[in-house]
Amino acid sequence: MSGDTLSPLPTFSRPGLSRTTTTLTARDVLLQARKNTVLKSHGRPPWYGEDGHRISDAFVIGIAGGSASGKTHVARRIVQSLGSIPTVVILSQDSFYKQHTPEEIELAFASRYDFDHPDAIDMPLFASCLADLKDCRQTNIPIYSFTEHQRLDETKYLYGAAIIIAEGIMALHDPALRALYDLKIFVQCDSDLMLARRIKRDVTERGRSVDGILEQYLRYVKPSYDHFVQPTSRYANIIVPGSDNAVAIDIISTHIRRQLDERATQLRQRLAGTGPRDLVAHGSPDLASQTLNLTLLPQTPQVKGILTILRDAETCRGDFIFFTDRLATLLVEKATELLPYRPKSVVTPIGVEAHGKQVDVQVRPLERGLRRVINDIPIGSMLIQSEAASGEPILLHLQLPICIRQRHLAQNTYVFLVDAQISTGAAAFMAIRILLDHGVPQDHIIFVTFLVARCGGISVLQRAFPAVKIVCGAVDDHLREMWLEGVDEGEQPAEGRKVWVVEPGIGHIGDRYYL
Ligand SMILES: Nc1ncnc2c1ncn2[C@@H]1O[C@H](COP(=O)(O)OP(=O)(O)O)[C@@H](O)[C@H]1O
Ligand SMILES: Nc1ccn([C@@H]2O[C@H](COP(=O)(O)O)[C@@H](O)[C@H]2O)c(=O)n1
Repeated sequence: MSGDTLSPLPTFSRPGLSRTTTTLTARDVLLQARKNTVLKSHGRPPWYGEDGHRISDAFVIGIAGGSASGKTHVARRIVQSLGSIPTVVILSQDSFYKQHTPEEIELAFASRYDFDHPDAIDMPLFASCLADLKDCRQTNIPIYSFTEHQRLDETKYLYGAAIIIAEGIMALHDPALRALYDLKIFVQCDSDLMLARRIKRDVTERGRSVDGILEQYLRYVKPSYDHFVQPTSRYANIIVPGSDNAVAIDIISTHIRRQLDERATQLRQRLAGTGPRDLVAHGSPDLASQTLNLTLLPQTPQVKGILTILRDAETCRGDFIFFTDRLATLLVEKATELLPYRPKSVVTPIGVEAHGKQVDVQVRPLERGLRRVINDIPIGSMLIQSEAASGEPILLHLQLPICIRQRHLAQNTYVFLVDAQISTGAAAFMAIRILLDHGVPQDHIIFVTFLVARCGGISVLQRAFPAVKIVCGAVDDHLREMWLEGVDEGEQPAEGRKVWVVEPGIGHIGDRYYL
């Protein structure tokens, strides 16, 4: 296998721009990330503590009210007014209409099917998808078509929301759903206004006729509202008017913001401060001997030679790329040694049986470059950056292979998680947590990285996730806290922030490789 064909491991080593990803190819992604050094993020801050366990659920809001009362409108306005606060998902009860039979669909087209009875909705599925999201697990929700009156074959993958807004006429009806909400809202709207809005909307957006709308309304919608929907307003914490509701939305957003502030973890600060104390306590300078699952690439003269070239600030870009690729190949090869192998016998061209080994896994690595070492493997990417104000790692982008998204993981599925370096360990921590949230077992995760900081968050990382294996090219002694000058989107100097860099380190590997 030739070293120069392998792409580098993820390479954003820019202080405070910790990036765990697998795509890494696009120079413009890097440029964009540089531009956004001061990040005003909509991403997800940590939802777990130093022990790796979840410490905060997503904040869940339930919004009920009559059809066309303005539930979606209220939900969207809340999202807007939260501004730069983390990811918010709006989950509509409509997604959970049950599968209809052809006869039911025929009735629906004749406005003779009751979509307004609680039994029309798959409440257990609604509650279980919401519970997964609240517990920070991934979920796949059905997609519903109002024009076809049917649930479609595709589903929508959702993961990583810090705030979830569940809205629907029956959102407060089911006790299992109500138990999941942190805040319950009922949108109270005049019936005439709701009917007028519904006619307008259903004609323009749902392809309905006025006659059909009125028939359905009188037969099902209005009676259901009186019987099932309106009575659930008694469960609400807040009643929001169906129009002129800007003040109510403002009050709700302030409440949510305060709740999120109380849940902030300060994880990076704590990880950066834990390493040195731990190492003193262990009393050994040898990180690999302290951490059961850390494999340091044998420091052969060849490896030392490559590292020296990479550390040298004078190394030209061409050499940097060439030797980064070589080191990446060696690391991936080393990592594949950690996979289970089983005996395999083959017959040679001269008819003799030879006994050997065969890798006994499905490998699901997260790095494009790995494909050149192990072909035919699905690849995903994660973008985890430090938030400007807090320095906290923020999940900004997640693109996982379908087998992970859908939790279709065979027992022998392994995931290679790759990043340029582990300094405070905060980004690595989040990346591992994400895989665990998708059901990947700890001992099936192999983290491959060029560089680990001895005094960084590595020991916390290993304590939280002891079965995760780490393969690295070098262990550096120090983690230096330094002040990074910010640059905002208009390239103007902006407020700076503290970051941690590995010393002696390799510098900003991404910049040196791509720019
Ligand atoms: N506060 C409001 N002011 C003006 N129009 C509104 C307001 N709330 C909702 N609408 C309009 O009413 C219609 C139905 O609102 P929507 O939020 O979709 O209702 P629901 O989700 O309760 O069925 C939409 O066309 C929307 O633009
Ligand atoms: N195939 C369907 C399914 C549902 N409806 C109506 O939608 C209403 C709920 O959605 P809102 O956005 O208005 O809350 C409900 O009243 C059903 O009558 C439909 O018309 N066709």
